[in-house]
Amino acid sequence: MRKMRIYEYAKEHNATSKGIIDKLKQAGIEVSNHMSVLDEQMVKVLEGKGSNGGGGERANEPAKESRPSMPPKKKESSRPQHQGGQNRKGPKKPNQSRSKQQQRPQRQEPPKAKPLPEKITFVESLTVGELAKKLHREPSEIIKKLMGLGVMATINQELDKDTIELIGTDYGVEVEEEIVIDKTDIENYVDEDKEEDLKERPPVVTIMGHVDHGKTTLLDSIRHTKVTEGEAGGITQHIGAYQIDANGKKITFLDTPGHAAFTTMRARGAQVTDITILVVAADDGVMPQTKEAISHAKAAGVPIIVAVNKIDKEAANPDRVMQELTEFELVPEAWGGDTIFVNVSALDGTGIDELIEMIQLVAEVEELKANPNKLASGTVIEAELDKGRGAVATLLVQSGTLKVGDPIVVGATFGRVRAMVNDLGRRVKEVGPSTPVEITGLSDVPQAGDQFRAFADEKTARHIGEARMSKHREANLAKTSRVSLDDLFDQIQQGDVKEINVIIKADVQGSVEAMRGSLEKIEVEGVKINVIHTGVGAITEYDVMLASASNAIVIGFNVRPDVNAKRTADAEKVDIRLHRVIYNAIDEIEAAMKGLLDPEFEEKVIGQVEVRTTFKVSKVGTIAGAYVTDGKITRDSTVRLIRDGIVIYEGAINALKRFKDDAKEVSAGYECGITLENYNDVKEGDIIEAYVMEEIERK
Ligand SMILES: Nc1nc2c(ncn2[C@@H]2O[C@H](COP(=O)(O)OP(=O)(O)OP(=O)(O)O)[C@@H](O)[C@H]2O)c(=O)[nH]1
Repeated sequence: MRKMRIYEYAKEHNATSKGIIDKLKQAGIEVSNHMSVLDEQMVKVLEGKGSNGGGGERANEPAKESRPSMPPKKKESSRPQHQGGQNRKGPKKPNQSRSKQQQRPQRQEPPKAKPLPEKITFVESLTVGELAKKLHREPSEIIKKLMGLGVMATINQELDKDTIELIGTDYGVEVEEEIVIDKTDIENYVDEDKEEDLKERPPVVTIMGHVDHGKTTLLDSIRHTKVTEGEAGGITQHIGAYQIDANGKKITFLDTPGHAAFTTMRARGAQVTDITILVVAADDGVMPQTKEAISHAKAAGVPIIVAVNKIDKEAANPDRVMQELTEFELVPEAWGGDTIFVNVSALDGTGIDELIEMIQLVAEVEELKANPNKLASGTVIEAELDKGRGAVATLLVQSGTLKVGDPIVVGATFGRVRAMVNDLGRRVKEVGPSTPVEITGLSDVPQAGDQFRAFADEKTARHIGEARMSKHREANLAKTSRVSLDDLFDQIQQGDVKEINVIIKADVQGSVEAMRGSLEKIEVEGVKINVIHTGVGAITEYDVMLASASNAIVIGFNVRPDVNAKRTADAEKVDIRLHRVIYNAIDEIEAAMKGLLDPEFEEKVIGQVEVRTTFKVSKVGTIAGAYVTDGKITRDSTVRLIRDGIVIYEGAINALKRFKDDAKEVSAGYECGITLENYNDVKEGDIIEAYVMEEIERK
């Protein structure tokens, strides 16, 4: 636009300078005098495109014509640029009489919104406000679009990738997610190994199969036959994995049987298994979980060895198993396929040696290698919080060597390896690739499937660990507040609410704040209140829709829902709580929160047992020959081993027997045989106290 002063404009438009100045003033634009230069915004206002103007000078325009108004802020910011040497007067109050000058009728054009960008980029997510800015659109427009998609969002709510893309597509704008190199990603610290640094490593084997087909028995059988000579009789620990020594080579077994372990790991991006043993009972054949196991192993691209188990049984029919498995492309070599089948009896040990040989054969073909001469990295197999030792994690070292004292980052936690215990319960100083080891010294409990990595110095480990921790926390928070099409549906569907979303409407802002303050203070363990929206005035349909979409309760304080809101609330089954006393509102929510809490448990001692004698049985461990002196002991009770008044061990029962048979429970006055899980050091005279955890009724 060519620079034009007010008097020039006036002349050109057959008007007086004063008329023009007045007109601008009415639109909230202050100019000093007729020498002021008009900018684009001002010209728009004068042409009736940029202001609601009002006043008599528009009387000649069609009344129904409505022009979008510029927000007052913009008018403020579009003050004229004064010329040097001109008087710089402060803004005057618009007290002059209005100009009665008529504008000539002009062609009205709708205001042009800023053109859309061709492409927008984002990192991880954007709030509605940020997205609006990037698209050069008003946030309200974006909110409306989201509503059309069934998403209720406020300006500050974060949108996930899918939603951002959806909105982008709607505007015909290309959307690209920027991937930022993540300094907290420990994968980025893993360097490539040179071929000559790679050494052979033991295979890591997972056993999968249908319920009761003998996974646990097979794991035990392999372990007992092949635990290194001399180690037998030692206290074996359950650490989630163990190693055997066979033909001078090691094999690592993950002894958390079942698919859960396998899938949890895979879901978390961890690939730990090199070989899968598919156990199929010869007397039962292919069952649903057999098929599942095959799918899991195939999806992970892990070779399968089939162990046809229970061949000692009369009803055993290994040929049928082979036949059935051909359907899943598991064809034995004898039939022209390439799948290894081994007939075994986990119970009497038949075929176990051959199975082990086959595992070693497959491992050889796979050429499993790792570099032992570097800082360790790998995966968490199991982790828990131990009362005495703090966070305890079983790690599978997959590369490098882990040493006591190593600074380490594990999942979203970190620490220094304080002590390491192997699967035989022995303390070790360092472990190499494919070795499972239980460590202590972490600041928090990681999750199975988490990756770990040792660092040369503690500062780096701490730095990365802390960054990962806060990232993890943020991710958890974002999970609860992020609006996404999927989440929304889930939220509405799922009943297990661990936080209560609340919308507060009140008569005055003061009450809103008071309510919010009190509600956010309520502390009931594990459940928090999340105030997602507040406002002054009646409860509207929007409030109800928002509540419905976010699974929220609407609290009205001295306000009522309007007709539409009431109707919608009925239809959407949204809970609206109306109160006149703040205290009552708080009380009600607190009660609801208590009802929402997970049940609380307390310990109930159910019986006492006296150990009268002990037997050591090689494959079983120490059996306590005991007598129930009080109450009863049940198979699923938890027990406490007390010696001279001191609790020596607390844990689960491995087996409870009456004579040779498994017993569900044994009552006072009867004898029984007991073995404890992971504990063999039972002595004559020990007292075993049995207890169960019972849910407490809340008032
Ligand atoms: N006769 C015979 N019985 C076996 C054999 N292997 C396992 N069993 C029995 O089969 C039953 C189930 O064995 P488990 O090892 O518990 O089976 P699992 O697959 O681990 O079962 P889940 O852990 O429940 O999935 C037990 O009673 C075992 O004693 C075998 O080779 N021969």
